[in-house]
Amino acid sequence: VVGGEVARPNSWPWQISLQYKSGSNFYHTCGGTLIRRGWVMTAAHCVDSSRTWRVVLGDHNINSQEGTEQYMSVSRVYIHPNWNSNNVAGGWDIALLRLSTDASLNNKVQLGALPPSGQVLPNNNLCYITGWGRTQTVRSAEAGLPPVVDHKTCTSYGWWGSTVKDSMVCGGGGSESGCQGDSGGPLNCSVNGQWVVHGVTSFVSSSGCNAYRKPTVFTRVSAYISWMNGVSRIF
Ligand SMILES: CC(C)[C@H](NC(=O)C(F)(F)F)C(=O)N[C@@H](C)C(=O)Nc1ccc(C(F)(F)F)cc1
Repeated sequence: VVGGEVARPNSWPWQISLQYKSGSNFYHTCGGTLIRRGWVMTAAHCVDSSRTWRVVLGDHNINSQEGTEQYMSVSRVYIHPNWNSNNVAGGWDIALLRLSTDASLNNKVQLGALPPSGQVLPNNNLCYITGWGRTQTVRSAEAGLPPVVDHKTCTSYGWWGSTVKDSMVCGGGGSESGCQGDSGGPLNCSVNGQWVVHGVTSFVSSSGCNAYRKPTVFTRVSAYISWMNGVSRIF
């Protein structure tokens, strides 16, 4: 996250770190959201390569053992069937990960709430992007306050234009933005006093994370509720 600040530890207890194995170590590559004890929602672009994955729950500093972490292996990856890895602008940038065992919920590991199918938030709705992605230099659990940028603005000339589809949400612009490594993580929006995960961090401008009039683009979760129900048959 660019322009954010270090989050109070585990204040976003559904935020997970998706890590891939290389040699004998695991490396953070994306964020994600714990949405059921056995299910994580992330971006398709995070998992469209065949690697050995693990999901870390209850983390704050991903470079140290704090004793609050749960390390979960992934038994199956469900990438949206329409996802095209050559065309992030096409949308469908969403995937579900089935965990091999159910997470234990506690005050540092909680489920993220999903929106009702089809819900679109108003312009400037209060939202936070969270993740361990780049902050231009160091990496830490960050939260930035990118207000929702409404579709009419986000798809206008000089902004993202037709690159942004109806199945996407724009947030930020100016100082706050997601950045590489935040992919797949949640856009946490305050709706009637509850945090609801309305977005999955998908893309930023290739000319920089907080590029002018190129707010961070998220997969709109409310457009994929029925797909997620179909995959897991438990939502
Ligand atoms: C999509 C991921 C590879 C990567 N995502 C992120 O960094 C994320 F954290 F914002 F999710 C990204 O946006 N990387 C930049 C460097 C990028 O490639 N952006 C990009 C934006 C739009 C398009 C377009 F419009 F052509 F589809 C292509 C690439």
